[in-house]
Order: sequence, then structure tokens, then C-alpha cells
Amino acid sequence: APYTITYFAVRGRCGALRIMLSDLGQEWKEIVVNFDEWMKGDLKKTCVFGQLPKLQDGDLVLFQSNTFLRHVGRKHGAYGKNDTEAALIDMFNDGVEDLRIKYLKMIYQEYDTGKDAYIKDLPNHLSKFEAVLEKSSSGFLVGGSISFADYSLFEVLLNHQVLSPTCLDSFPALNGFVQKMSSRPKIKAFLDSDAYKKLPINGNGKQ
Ligand SMILES: N[C@@H](CCC(=O)N[C@@H](CS(=O)(=O)O)C(=O)NCC(=O)O)C(=O)O
Repeated sequence: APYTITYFAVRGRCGALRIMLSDLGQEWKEIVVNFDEWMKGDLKKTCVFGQLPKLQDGDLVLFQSNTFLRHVGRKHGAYGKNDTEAALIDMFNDGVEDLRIKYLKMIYQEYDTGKDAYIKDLPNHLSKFEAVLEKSSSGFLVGGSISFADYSLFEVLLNHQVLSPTCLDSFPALNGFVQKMSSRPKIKAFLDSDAYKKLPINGNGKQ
């Protein structure tokens, strides 16, 4: 398989990518980096931004998790049918990234003191995506078919359902979206796999 993911033993910033590759019927290799090894610095200094994850696609070496989604989307027809759709897909993925950054800040920096306030404020963010999906005739964020932004939104919603199991109860379009994505055969198979289940969502054991 042309794809190799190098990352720590977490779903983290590769959660959406793995779901997308599975749904696209793509295989990939995993190089799992032990954090103590990482702290020695040899691998770190070879990383463009000094961080993981890293995605190799043949001879191409990429960093930045959202870049992976765009690259795979471009290669496998999951980036819209024209520049207009591509721009809207970028926009929604950037919106998902904003939510992801807020989530990660709470998880890694203020879980014990900030989790309840985060969950209380969550509807203000979820409502924005609910409004988009309510208007979608295809059930996807942009246009008539699935794009990398859908995988990104789906994965971030799965993580939020672990944090707060009832968080989608007042968002029927988001709930339907998660059901629809979860029941896609290759996604269902991946979510049922040990490879998926054995990895924690985040690196600090909080979720
Ligand atoms: N913007 C980058 C962020 C990458 C990042 O924050 N990597 C962390 C690990 S994780 O937060 O993604 O799990 C890292 O390498 N940390 C180790 C270090 O910075 O030395 C992306 O989206 O890929």
C-alpha cells in the first residue's frame, strides 16, 4: 500500500484519516512511535514542524493532519466536483478544525476544571454544523457526494459522543449524519476492528 502513517499510539489527529482511508477501500501501514523514543529527538528533528503525525504516499512525505485529508481527498475524488465545492469543503473542514482545537485544549489542559463548561458550551458549536446538514439534500456537507470534510466532522462527532453521550440528542441532522456515516460498510468494519478499538482517542488517557 502506498500509504504509511507514522504516529503515536493514539487516534488523535489520524482518526479522520483512518476512517477516510477505510471508506475509500485503501490499505495503509502504521509505524507506531513510542513517546520515550520520540523524546530522544532523532525522529523529531527529521519532521518538518518537529511533530507527528507523518503520512507517506510513496516518495511523498507529508505532515499536518488536515493536509493528509486534502491530499487523499484530491487523489480519491473526495474534494468536490469543482473549485466552488472544493472551497466550501475547505471552509467546513476549517470549521471542524476550530472545534478540534477547542476540544484538544480542554482535553490536554483543562479537563478536570473545564469539562463541564465545555460540554455546556458545545451546543453553540454543534448548532452551526446542524444548520448546514439540515439544508443538505445529499446528507453530506457539500454537494452530492462525500468529501474529506464529512470524515473530519464525523470523527470529531464520534469523539464528542464519548465525552458527552447525549451531546447530539437535540441535533437530529447531526445524529442522522453519524448514523449514516457509521453504517457505511467499510466504516462500520473499521470501527468494529481491534486496530481502531485498541487505540485511545487522546494521548493523556482522557476522553
Ligand atoms: N497541526 C499539526 C499538529 C500536530 C501535533 O500537535 N502533534 C503532536 C502530537 S498530537 O497532538 O497530534 O497527538 C506532537 O507531535 N507532539 C510532540 C511534540 O511536539 O514533540 C497536525 O494537525 O498534524
